[in-house]
Amino acid sequence: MKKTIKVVAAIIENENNEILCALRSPDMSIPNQWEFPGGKVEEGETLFEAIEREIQEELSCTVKAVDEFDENTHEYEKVIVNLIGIKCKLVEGTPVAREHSKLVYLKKENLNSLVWAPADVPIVENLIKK
Ligand SMILES: Nc1nc2c([nH]c(=O)n2[C@H]2C[C@H](O)[C@@H](COP(=O)(O)OP(=O)(O)OP(=O)(O)O)O2)c(=O)[nH]1
Repeated sequence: MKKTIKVVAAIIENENNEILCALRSPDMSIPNQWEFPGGKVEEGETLFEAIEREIQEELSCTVKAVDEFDENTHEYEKVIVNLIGIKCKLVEGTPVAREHSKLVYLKKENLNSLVWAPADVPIVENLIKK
């Protein structure tokens, strides 16, 4: 049976109302597709603790989790991902792409111009609508 993993993803908006988008690198799973930075929730962690830890590790900056925005479950070839998008506020530092190929801030109406990881698509659609 396929494993289901719980993954948290940060929706970080800057002062120009743009959203931070991250390009998965060629050597990550789901390579060369865009996502919200984040990762797997570890045992014993809350969703908010997990996203704050992942962003520190991945982007070398500090965010505060504010609100659970939306979630979506997607069945990939090898794994089922339960993705939870969490609105976060940048409180210290500037995001640095330590693992991703690229980071960009995009206006909500332009988010559709990227090729998103399949699990993200409904969450992105929802963000564009709101
Ligand atoms: N962080 C993140 N992961 C996502 C998103 N959408 C999506 O399908 N995923 C998938 C990719 C991975 O299979 C999993 C996240 O795990 P992870 O980011 O901790 O990845 P990892 O390095 O531990 O896993 P892997 O690349 O070694 O397989 O969720 C998203 O928006 N953000």
